[in-house]
Amino acid sequence: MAKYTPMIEQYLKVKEGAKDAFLFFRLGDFYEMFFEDALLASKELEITLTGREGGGDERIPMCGVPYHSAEGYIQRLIEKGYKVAICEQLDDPATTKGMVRRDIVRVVTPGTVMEGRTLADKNNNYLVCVTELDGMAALAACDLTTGELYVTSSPASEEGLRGEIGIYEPAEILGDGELLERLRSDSLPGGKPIVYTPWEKKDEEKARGQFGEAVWARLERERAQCLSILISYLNETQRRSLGQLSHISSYEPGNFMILDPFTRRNLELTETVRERSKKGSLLWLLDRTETSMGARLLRRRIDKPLLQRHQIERRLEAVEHLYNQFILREELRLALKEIYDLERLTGRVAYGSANGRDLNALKLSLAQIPSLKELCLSSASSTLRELGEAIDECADLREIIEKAIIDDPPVSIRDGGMIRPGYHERLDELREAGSSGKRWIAELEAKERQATGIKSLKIGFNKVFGYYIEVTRSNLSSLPEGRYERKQTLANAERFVTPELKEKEALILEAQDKMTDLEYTLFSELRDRLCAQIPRLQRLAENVAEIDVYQGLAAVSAEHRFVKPTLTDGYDLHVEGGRHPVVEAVLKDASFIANDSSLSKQNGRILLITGPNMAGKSTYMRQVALICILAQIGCFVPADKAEIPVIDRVFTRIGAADDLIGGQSTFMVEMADIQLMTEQATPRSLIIIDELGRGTSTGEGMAIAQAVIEYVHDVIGCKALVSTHFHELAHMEEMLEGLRNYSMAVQESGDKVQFLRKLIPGPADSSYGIYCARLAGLPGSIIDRAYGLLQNMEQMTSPAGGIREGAENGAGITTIREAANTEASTRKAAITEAAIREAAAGIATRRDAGSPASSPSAEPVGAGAGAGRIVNPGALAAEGAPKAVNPSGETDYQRQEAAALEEDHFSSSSASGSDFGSEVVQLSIFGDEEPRRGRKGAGQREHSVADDVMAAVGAADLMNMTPLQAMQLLNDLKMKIRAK
Ligand SMILES: Nc1ncnc2c1ncn2[C@@H]1O[C@H](COP(=O)(O)OP(=O)(O)OP(=O)(O)O)[C@@H](O)[C@H]1O
Repeated sequence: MAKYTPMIEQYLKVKEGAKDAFLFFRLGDFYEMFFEDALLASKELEITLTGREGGGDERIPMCGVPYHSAEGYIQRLIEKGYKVAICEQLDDPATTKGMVRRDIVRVVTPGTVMEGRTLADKNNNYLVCVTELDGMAALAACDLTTGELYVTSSPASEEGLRGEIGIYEPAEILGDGELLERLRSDSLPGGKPIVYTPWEKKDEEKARGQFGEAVWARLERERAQCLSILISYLNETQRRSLGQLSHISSYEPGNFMILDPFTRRNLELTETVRERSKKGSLLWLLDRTETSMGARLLRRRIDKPLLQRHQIERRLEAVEHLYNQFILREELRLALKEIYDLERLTGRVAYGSANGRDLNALKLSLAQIPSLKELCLSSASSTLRELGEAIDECADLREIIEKAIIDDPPVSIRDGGMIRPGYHERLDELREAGSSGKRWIAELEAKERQATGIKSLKIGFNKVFGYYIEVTRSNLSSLPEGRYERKQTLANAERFVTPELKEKEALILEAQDKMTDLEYTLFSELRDRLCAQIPRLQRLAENVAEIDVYQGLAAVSAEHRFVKPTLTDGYDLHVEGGRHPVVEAVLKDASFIANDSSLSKQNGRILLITGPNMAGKSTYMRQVALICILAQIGCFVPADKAEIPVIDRVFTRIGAADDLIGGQSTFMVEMADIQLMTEQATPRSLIIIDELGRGTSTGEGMAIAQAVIEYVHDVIGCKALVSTHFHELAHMEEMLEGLRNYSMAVQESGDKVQFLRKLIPGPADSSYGIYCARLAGLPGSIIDRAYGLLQNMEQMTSPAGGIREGAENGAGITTIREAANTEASTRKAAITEAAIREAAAGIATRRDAGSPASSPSAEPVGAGAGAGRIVNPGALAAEGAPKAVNPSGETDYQRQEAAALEEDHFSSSSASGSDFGSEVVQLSIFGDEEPRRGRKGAGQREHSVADDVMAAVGAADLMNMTPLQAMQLLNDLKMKIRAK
């Protein structure tokens, strides 16, 4: 066993207490890391790895960062999901004999950072703790930077816990290792990396002390336990007062509309599905707040719409008033604009990291409060008046800051220069002594110049040598002998001191030291006084945030012509002229088509929506959900008129490709979602399912779709919007009295198709999938081939009526399975086979896409051909390059879609074209990326590979293939071609 030096022994002992963190071990002006920490840190931070002798057999790996720039390095490690334990010297090395004591003063973790880039102004940084106790799951979420602390509990359910965690989007989760493992195994949607910290230690005594006996006694057992664990972790990592955590917000999950993580994502409430950016989300549209705490509150409200009508109406009352009062709204906005982030400032005061500038920001913010209060008090809104009355101006706190701190203090609080003259008598005396000393020095300089006759003689100061008299080399001879003691030699000058200068210097420096010490003490005292008032400041911040949210929602509502919804306790939902708020805002030319929605016991509570790809089905269904959510957060809604019953939960099942990231198949994710829905939906819920059953074979998909719709109708009894490509399901209207068929209107004129985006009663009869594929820019030869195949297949298959008959007879899956030869699968198969052949053949021979001779089976099917429904615009328009769309021949719709798809101008799924559209775009990209080299020789081989693949796949499977599966197949094909 190696015997290390005492210093390394000390390091190892301290490191024992921070095994899962980098240990920043303070040695003089550096934080050093040793052993494995050094090896990893040098890589992660790209700093030089060195080594030192430490008494062991080998040199010890070492690397370090200067202490004054450590913050940036710590941030970088935190951003990468690491923790950093900071070990300081506890004794002053200058006065300590032997080795100084060292210990960890703080552990920085992703959930407990107080400074730095990871803290976006408008976002919270939550640390969440989860527990399970006697069948109850509890969750506590805390943001140390703002002092928010929430706690809740409910009967244990992983789904519920996951949903609640999703709302906070925590940076770090604490809890029992086994529980964390269970939560971790299914990835949460949300993109942000989460650090899981197994932690089971409780510190009930500390927690009790933190919140007070009275509050503690009222907490449910499982919530108290959860908080004890959280507080124990915070104490262990922060090792200082947690003054900002003064108030516990304990809530029941049942008080809010439940939105599971997938639903929040699908509806793009706070970020878009594809880019995970705020831009393009509902939050992005609604956020007109002026303060950071207002922005954070808005986000919390979007994540937790209310269920109590009176609370919703209280919010709507304020929004309505401000909606109508433009001038009041502007005045509030101007006052709010000047208010800094009160919550984070308060957090820094509590944490002890606030400097003079922070206190001034607090002072300037407080200066706005009287006018804000007055505006609220004098308004006609009862909600605003209530808020105005609740506002504590904290004028006393503003005054004490004003008296103590100068207007432009330095960043550091250690170097003095921040306390106002007149604030403290002793400080004024010391300052006087300091400045009279400096005057004396100035006089001495004049005196010495006169005495020596050296005009260039000057008195200067530096930190190492203190005050000195400087004489240039050429003048040295004029300096009298004796009194001048040489101190430093420079290239061109000599520096001297005299006994009287030394004496004065001691006095000046002493005064200076005393002054900075006293300023620091006075500043700390002031900070402590403010610290004692933190709950007042936090309440004020809450009030300000709420006012800010109301003015913001009123501003958006007015600008986008939203109307006040009528909330009811009934069942029926009626919306006239409803719009999707984000898609509408993004369409610059005000071309959004409004649609009504009526979901009622009388006239149908399930809408089965069919219609072509790109027709606007998803947009419409999302819009209904968003209108309900907007109403229940207390915002006006994008409609001409809206009557909304309070919805307890929105379930959505939308989209496919993204879920693959979670490691599960699309179909499995869909089924898991549906399972959750069947288990938890109530008659007051709203269910939205986009393309139900699309991830499996057509027959089975359709069977599942029908069974699920029947279950929603017969057992759950809630309102639902279901879109499907299985037009055959339309027959259900005759079986289920609460179901109505609707479709998205399409106008065919000659060879063109125009999507009218209008919801009309009755089922649709075509999907125009190949037409959309052409719009997306798939090579013309694929399109022609697809139309040809489709025509052949349609001639081979019987009309859909036969299937309808089978299902109506109750023949079940066996009969429905026969429906595999339906229009939907026929279309997919046509596109798939054509794409496969094109992928292989195109590489080699890449024919002119528009040439009719290029493919014998690519004969276009004109309007009215086949069943009379399929239009092949390619036959007339697609000449030349595969992606070219004849501009002069385009309809408005075509131009718009083609532009949207080609530019991919907006990443949000609700705004960038349909799901099917994006899949087809991927196919077209695949076609483009193939190499053009050596076409001919390779062509022979590729053709045969394509044939092999086609043979292996078989016609039956091709029927059932989704575009995604087709993509995979194409990729396999590509690999094989490369391998050959
Ligand atoms: N009411 C509307 N008014 C104007 N444009 C709309 C409207 N609804 C949808 N759109 C536009 O149409 C595009 C496609 O809409 P959406 O994704 O809802 O179609 P879809 O029928 O669900 O298609 P798919 O079945 O292929 O997924 C949207 O991105 C949007 O730009």
